[in-house]
Amino acid sequence: MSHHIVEVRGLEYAYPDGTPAVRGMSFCIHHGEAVAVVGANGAGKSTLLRHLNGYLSPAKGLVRIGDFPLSKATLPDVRRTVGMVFQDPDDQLFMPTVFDDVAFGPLNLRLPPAEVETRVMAALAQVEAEHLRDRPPYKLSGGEKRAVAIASVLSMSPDILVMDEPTTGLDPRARRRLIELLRGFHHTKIIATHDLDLVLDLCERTIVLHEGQVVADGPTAEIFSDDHLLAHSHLEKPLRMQGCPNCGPNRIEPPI
Ligand SMILES: Nc1ncnc2c1ncn2[C@@H]1O[C@H](COP(=O)(O)OP(=O)(O)OP(=O)(O)O)[C@@H](O)[C@H]1O
Repeated sequence: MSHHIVEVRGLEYAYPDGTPAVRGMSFCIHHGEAVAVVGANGAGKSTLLRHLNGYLSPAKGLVRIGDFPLSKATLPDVRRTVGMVFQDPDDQLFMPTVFDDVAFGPLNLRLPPAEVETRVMAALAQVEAEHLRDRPPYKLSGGEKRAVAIASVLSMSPDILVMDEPTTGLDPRARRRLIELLRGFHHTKIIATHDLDLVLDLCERTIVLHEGQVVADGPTAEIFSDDHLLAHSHLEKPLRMQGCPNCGPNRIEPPI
C-alpha cells in the first residue's frame, strides 16, 4: 500500500455550466493525519471534498485513495474507505427512518442483521441520537439531521473521515460533543470548515484554498499566525487567537 492514504495531483474541475472550481490542486495526506481545508466562500472546498469519495470525477489530474486511483472500477473500494459527511444532511438522508438510514451502509456490506443492529445503535450512541431511531429523518431539526448524517458514516467504520462543515447548525453543546467524538477518531480526518476554532482543536495541519488553488499547506499554528496569508485568503483568525475574553484560553467551559 502507498504510504499516502490520500494523494491529489494536478486536480482540475469545472462544473457543467463552465464555472472553474478547482484549478490545479496537489497535496498528499498520510495515515492518521487530521487535516483542515479552509478558505472563503466559493474557494473550492466542497468541490475538492466531493472528489475524495468519487462523487465528482476529475476533469484533469489524479485522486488516489490508498492503493486505488479513483475511477469507476475502484469506486466501491473508495467508498468503503472514505466516509463522507456532506455539507447538507438532506443530501445524505433518504430512508423512511433514522435507523434505516444508519443501517443502509452496513446492510450494503451484507453484514448479518445482528451486526447491523449493533453498528447502528453504537453509531447513534456516539452522536447521542439513539432516541431518534424510529423518526423520519425529514422531520428532524437541522442539528439532529446532522448528527444522524454523521452516524450514518460512522456505522461504516471508515478508514478516512471526510466532513464538509460538520458543525453548521449544531448548538454549542452538540458542537463540543462532536469535537470530543472526532478527537477519539484516530483514523485520517479531512475537515472543510469555516469554524477555525474547531480547526485549532482538532487539526495539526491546515490546507488553505483560494479561488480553486492551494495557497498554503502546513502546521495549523503557523498558518493562523500568518496575517498576510489570512488577509489574502479572506480568512480571520480563530476567535481564541483574537484575544476575545469570552473565547480565550481562560474561558471556563461547562462540562459536556
Ligand atoms: N453545482 C454547481 N454548479 C456550478 N458552479 C458551482 C456548483 N457548485 C459550486 N459551484 C461553484 O464552484 C466554486 C467553488 O464552490 P465550492 O462549493 O466548492 O466552494 P466552497 O469553498 O465549498 O464554498 P462555501 O464555503 O461557500 O461552502 C464557486 O465558484 C461556486 O459558485
